[in-house]
Amino acid sequence: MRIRFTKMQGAGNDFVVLDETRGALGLDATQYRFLADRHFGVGADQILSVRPAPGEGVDFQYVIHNADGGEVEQCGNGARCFMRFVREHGLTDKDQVRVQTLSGVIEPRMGADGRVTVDMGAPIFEPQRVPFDTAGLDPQHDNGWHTWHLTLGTHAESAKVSVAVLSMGNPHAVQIVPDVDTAPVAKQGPAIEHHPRFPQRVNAGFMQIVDRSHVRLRVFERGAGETLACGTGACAAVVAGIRLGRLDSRVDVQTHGGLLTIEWTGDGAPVLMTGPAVTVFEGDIEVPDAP
Ligand SMILES: N[C@H](CCC[C@H](N)C(=O)O)C(=O)O
Repeated sequence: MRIRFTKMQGAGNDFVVLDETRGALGLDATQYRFLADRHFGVGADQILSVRPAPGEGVDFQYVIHNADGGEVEQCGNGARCFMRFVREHGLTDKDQVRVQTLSGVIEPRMGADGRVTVDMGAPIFEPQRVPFDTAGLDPQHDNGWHTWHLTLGTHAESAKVSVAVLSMGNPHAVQIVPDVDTAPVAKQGPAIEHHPRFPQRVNAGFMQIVDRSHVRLRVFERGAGETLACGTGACAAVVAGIRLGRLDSRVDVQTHGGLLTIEWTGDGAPVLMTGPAVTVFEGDIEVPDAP
């Protein structure tokens, strides 16, 4: 099947975007993996599908698949690219749209400077909704919130890390580290992603706090590995830092791929994320038929 696609990136987190507003392509996990493959396909961290509104009160549906082919609930950098895509492809003339995702409705808005701001909804803290299995774990109280000690690896060489756990619709485990450049992302990332206490796996964040309004962040993403930026990861890291009393309500997040700005005024409030969204190229590709 030959399909048309648009390659986009938001702070270096890159996407294949598919316009399915005139009919679903009916792709399966194997075909999503093919599109994401950086040698045999187009190459991307995630595949984003733009689909018609499933009902009243929203403008579009937004379906996200990781590079491993699995469908996920949310993608922040992708939401900004979604906004640019629907504008550039004439699918809307609005500056702000309501978009239905697996985890609720988000609202991206085009900024005058070309950056996009997204209302990502309110964070979720109840462990069972992340989901995170806390059986037998004692929360480590920290400035009015808490973190959790996870043991990684086998007895031979186990490491204990302290993570803040929350959901932005998708699951996140955030560590505060002294220096992101020396953080053991490649080693601890997979161990956290696949930790048995996360039945849906988890995105592993490594945050260095520079001051109360500036952080550096690396994220080993569920289903994609370390990416140059992770939008929901930036939201989760800033919310964790604010809840732990370490950050103010507006934070610049420096990632390897670029700068994101996150704002959160506290429990119950939505998280606002602002950052770039860039169209790289358009193309079409022959996708092997599903077996
Ligand atoms: N890997 C994530 C999905 C993409 C999130 C990230 N690309 C973002 O910008 O939020 C997950 O499995 O939950």
